[in-house]
Amino acid sequence: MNIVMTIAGSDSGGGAGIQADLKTFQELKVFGTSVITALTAQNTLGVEGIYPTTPDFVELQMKAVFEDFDVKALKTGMLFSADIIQRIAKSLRDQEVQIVVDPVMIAKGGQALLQEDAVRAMKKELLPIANIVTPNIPEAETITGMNIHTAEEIREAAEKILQLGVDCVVMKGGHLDGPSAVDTVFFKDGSSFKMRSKRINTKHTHGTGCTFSAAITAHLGRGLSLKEAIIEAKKFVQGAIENPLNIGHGHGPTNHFAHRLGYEAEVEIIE
Ligand SMILES: Nc1ncnc2c1ncn2[C@@H]1O[C@H](COP(=O)(O)OP(=O)(O)O)[C@@H](O)[C@H]1O
Ligand SMILES: Cc1ncc(COP(=O)(O)O)c(N)n1
Repeated sequence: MNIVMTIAGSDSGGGAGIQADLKTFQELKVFGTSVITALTAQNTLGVEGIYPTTPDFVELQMKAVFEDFDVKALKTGMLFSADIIQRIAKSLRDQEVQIVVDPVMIAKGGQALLQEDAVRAMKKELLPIANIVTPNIPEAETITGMNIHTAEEIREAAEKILQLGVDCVVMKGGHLDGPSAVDTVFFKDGSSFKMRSKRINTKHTHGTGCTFSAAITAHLGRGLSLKEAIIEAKKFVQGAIENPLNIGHGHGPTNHFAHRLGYEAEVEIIE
């Protein structure tokens, strides 16, 4: 059994964070372990409160899992503070594990899930040891200090992020306009490719980023290459968005069961 880990915040509403990650891991047939950085009181309408864990307790959770399990790949999501990020980076120093960083900053309802001074720690401590980072456009703007609107600006921002030491940047296009949802993937060797899928006109996109990065992690844990894992993850999240559950009164969760029911989403790869 391939074992993976999520280091993230809990979403009591079940659509994002640790809960979305573990559901994705289960659907993709890997064994999921979890390290919780913060509890959120949250539903599809927004975040009502945040109760962070201490850096010591984050470290202890990681130690407990690493002592007992051979974790092949892990993802990080909501990390909340610079102190927690520093402790995670320290705990990962001696581990042989593939690392996916989803640089979660702001919930869809507008609440901050990462303190402002933590972005520096993410750039300095975490991205240099990561294999893949998956920013949406606003996150890429915060990391690089750029305004990003055009394809050329997406490429420039990705190059800046690659310079921080990560092997691969997935610039997610969920926040752009147009009939397609296009994510562009850049590698440190200079190669890149685009993944294009139909943009679904829906408000039910709570947890799309969490689900996407968890699916990449699951596929890395199963032994796929970075590129294959990213493409398979895009198909998984597309299927989960195309088959909404229509639950909750706000931005509802995506549907992880679509994959179990054999739904095959279409994703075009443009080299
Ligand atoms: N309305 C949509 N239709 C199809 N794909 C989408 C839609 N919104 C987001 N995606 C896809 O979901 C994934 C997560 O992207 P995004 O929503 O930008 O992340 P985040 O949740 O971090 O803001 C990406 O692969 C993106 O292209
Ligand atoms: C605990 C937690 N983690 C992450 C997100 C971001 O969700 P999204 O994937 O929709 O950007 C969230 N709302 N809550």
